[in-house]
Amino acid sequence: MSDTAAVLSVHDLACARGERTLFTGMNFSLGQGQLLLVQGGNGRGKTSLLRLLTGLAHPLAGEIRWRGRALADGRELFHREMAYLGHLNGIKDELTPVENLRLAGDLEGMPMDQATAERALTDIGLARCLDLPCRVLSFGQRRRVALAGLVASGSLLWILDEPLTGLDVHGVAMVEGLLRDHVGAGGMVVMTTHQPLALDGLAVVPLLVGPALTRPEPGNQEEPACCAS
Ligand SMILES: Nc1ncnc2c1ncn2[C@@H]1O[C@H](COP(=O)(O)OP(=O)(O)OP(=O)(O)O)[C@@H](O)[C@H]1O
Repeated sequence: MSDTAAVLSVHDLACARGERTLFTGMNFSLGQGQLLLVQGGNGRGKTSLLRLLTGLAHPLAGEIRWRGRALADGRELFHREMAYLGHLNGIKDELTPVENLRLAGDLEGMPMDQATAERALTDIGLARCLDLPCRVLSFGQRRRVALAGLVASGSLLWILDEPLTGLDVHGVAMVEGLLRDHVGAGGMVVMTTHQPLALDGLAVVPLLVGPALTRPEPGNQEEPACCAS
């Protein structure tokens, strides 16, 4: 299924961190069944953009709209339909994977029973870790717990910051499968990754983040941000 009517749209967005303006004049829109692939070198502002889209940070200028409504005015609806996986996995060390998923469900107002949580974790390759505290899991296993939570959330929009970090080849293939299933079923994804990902067949919208948005300078786009003018 693919319905490309804009659900998420960004209008003349500008972002600053500290004293530095990372980008200005950013515009894009995303509809159901589409994946926005945010690209750019280290320090260009990809994570900063994702934080703006989640509402965790505020833009220097411009507006983000969800279903035609400014994010600032419709935060509640947006948060019900969006799930974010950042650099930190957002899981609680002292709880087991099952407890983590169930707690997240409770916090989102969508309680999850034990069997559903166990199934989600088993599907993602964690059958042998269900009852261990997350603090003893490896980095990649913790990442899988967070991914299971994302899938179980049932959110329309997934915002993923480097979701492949720490995953082995099977984990990468698994994420590719999750993206295919989600986007193929009309879901939406905004994601960054420095690792190659097989996304053929999916409606991918590329977005290059950086000063090139406002000052096209061929050859300068992939320099490290700390060296950029
Ligand atoms: N809290 C902060 N205060 C000041 N500057 C910050 C802050 N957080 C990030 N920055 C700066 O903002 C710039 C963009 O950071 P960001 O994490 O968005 O980049 P990125 O494109 O995601 O990079 P990477 O590919 O390395 O993850 C960097 O130069 C970074 O040092």
